Amino acid sequence: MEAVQFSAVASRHFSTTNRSFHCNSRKLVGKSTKFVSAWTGSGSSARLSSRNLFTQEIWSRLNSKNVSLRRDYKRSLVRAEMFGQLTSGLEAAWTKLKGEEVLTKENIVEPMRDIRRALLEADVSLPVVRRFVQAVSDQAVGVGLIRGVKPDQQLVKIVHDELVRLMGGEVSELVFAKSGPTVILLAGLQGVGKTTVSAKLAYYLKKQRKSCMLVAGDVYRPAAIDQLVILGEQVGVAVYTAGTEVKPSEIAKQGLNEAKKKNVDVVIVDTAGRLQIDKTMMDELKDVKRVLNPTEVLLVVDAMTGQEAAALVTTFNIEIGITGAILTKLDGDSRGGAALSVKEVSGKPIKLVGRGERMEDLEPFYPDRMAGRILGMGDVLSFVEKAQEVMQQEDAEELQKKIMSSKFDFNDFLKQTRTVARMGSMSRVIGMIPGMAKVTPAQVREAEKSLKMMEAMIGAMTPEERENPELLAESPTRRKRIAQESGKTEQQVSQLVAQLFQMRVRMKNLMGVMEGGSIPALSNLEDALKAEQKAPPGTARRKRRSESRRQFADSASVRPSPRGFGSGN
Ligand SMILES: Nc1nc2c(ncn2[C@@H]2O[C@H](COP(=O)(O)OP(=O)(O)OP(=O)(O)O)[C@@H](O)[C@H]2O)c(=O)[nH]1
Repeated sequence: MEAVQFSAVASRHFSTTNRSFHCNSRKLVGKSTKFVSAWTGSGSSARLSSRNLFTQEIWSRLNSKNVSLRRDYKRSLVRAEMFGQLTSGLEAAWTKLKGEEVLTKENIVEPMRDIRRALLEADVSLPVVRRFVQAVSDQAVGVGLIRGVKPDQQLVKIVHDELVRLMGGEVSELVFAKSGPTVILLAGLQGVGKTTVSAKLAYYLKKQRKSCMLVAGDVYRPAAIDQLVILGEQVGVAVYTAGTEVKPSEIAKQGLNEAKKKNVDVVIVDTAGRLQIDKTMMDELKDVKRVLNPTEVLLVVDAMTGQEAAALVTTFNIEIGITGAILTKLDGDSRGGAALSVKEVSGKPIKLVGRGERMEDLEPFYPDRMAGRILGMGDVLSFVEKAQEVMQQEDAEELQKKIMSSKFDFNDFLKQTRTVARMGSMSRVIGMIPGMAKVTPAQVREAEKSLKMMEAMIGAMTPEERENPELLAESPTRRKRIAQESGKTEQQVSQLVAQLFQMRVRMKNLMGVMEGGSIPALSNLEDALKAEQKAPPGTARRKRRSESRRQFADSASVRPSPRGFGSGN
């Protein structure tokens, strides 16, 4: 664990920060291994003071190095502290799980409270926090034990994956026009960093070998035009200006024509900001947008405004129609509320982030890297991932045995539906449930609801009942109890039990469909189902079908009668 602690500390100082510094400092880090092992060997629990010691050690080594390295290091420290408040808030959650053997409904209560508190303090909006905490709790309780992985490490991984999902999952790339210049319109409130971002963006695109032109459309702050001209010179990009007497939409039109004449790849249009969202500003922006027909409309928001930034993105999207956001001043934000809320609240992705005043301080927004930064536990995450892979392989083999011996039970049912759900596509889960065909988005939502319902019913079963679904098939009393405890009807419980038995037979058939009878991953089940459906008559499928009938007959004693589960017992 010391190694993990060290890595968490070190990653905050190095790997999660400025890459150039990371490269420059690699040698130094190597040299300081002795110091590090001395620290890890000491087993010191005073984490903070160790961290300071570590900082001092590196700093003193840097003193003898060149100035630019020191400057990079200083900058990296500023970045390292980004989201520091959130990181330490979440750390409290992990520590509550020390000494636990497995994640349970009971022992996650306290950590979840810490996570909730940390997110609220990070200025994430309440509905987002609620959904996040619910999603993490659901997964934490259902995750099961992974050999060698401690519950706190497991929770770190679950929170990480949920953070990535919250921030949009994938990186959202800038879109470029298929023909003619790509037009990027920047909008935002006053002082958020639009003018700076315009030049930064031109610099960023120039590095991607795109020719750019900046258009100075902020006619209300005269200094904005001069500022853009100076920044344009700095990054070596032409700036189109028409003074402050021309309407912004006219400037935009002229600028675009100029760019077309010069065959420029990307036109970036800076616009005026206001202290508040007002109608005039919105109308003016709408005019500019109409004239430009932009490829991207990006709202520049200040990360330090927290959840307010997310609300702004929503408002601008409704009013103007935007394609995404650029989050500036992330270097000064120790909370993270904006980064965490924008996508979830507005539905619009953060495409780029500004992390400083220099022209090179603009980069794409990578949700996974951001989540990694927030948690600062890169090695724990990759360790859990590896352990999960091994477990999945073992699980698949175990499941294969169970299916072949018709022992597939409610624990497997729950595990597999949750696993596949985590893989992202509910339609896959639905594809696996016999009797449910391919679905529309509305049906997917409906199915998500029914998955929750299944979870409630399985949650009300005793461990014995989960392992022996026959107990439920044979006993209406047990089914009645489950219905009462889960708040569902007896018929729903009966249907669930029936589904499991149908699934047993169907999965066993699938094993036959798959050449060699192996199931490397359940995600392939959907394809296998299709293959099974497509198999022409008169092939092996027919033989299997008769086998399937036999299997049904075998389980006839536990099969549901048409009126639900046996009226007998
Ligand atoms: N630390 C930090 N400062 C930034 C960042 N982006 C912009 N700034 C600073 O924020 C201040 C305002 O930036 P501007 O680009 O003038 O903002 P603006 O939105 O164009 O302002 P208006 O034209 O008044 O609407 C400047 O001092 C910038 O250097 C960033 O990512 N990090």
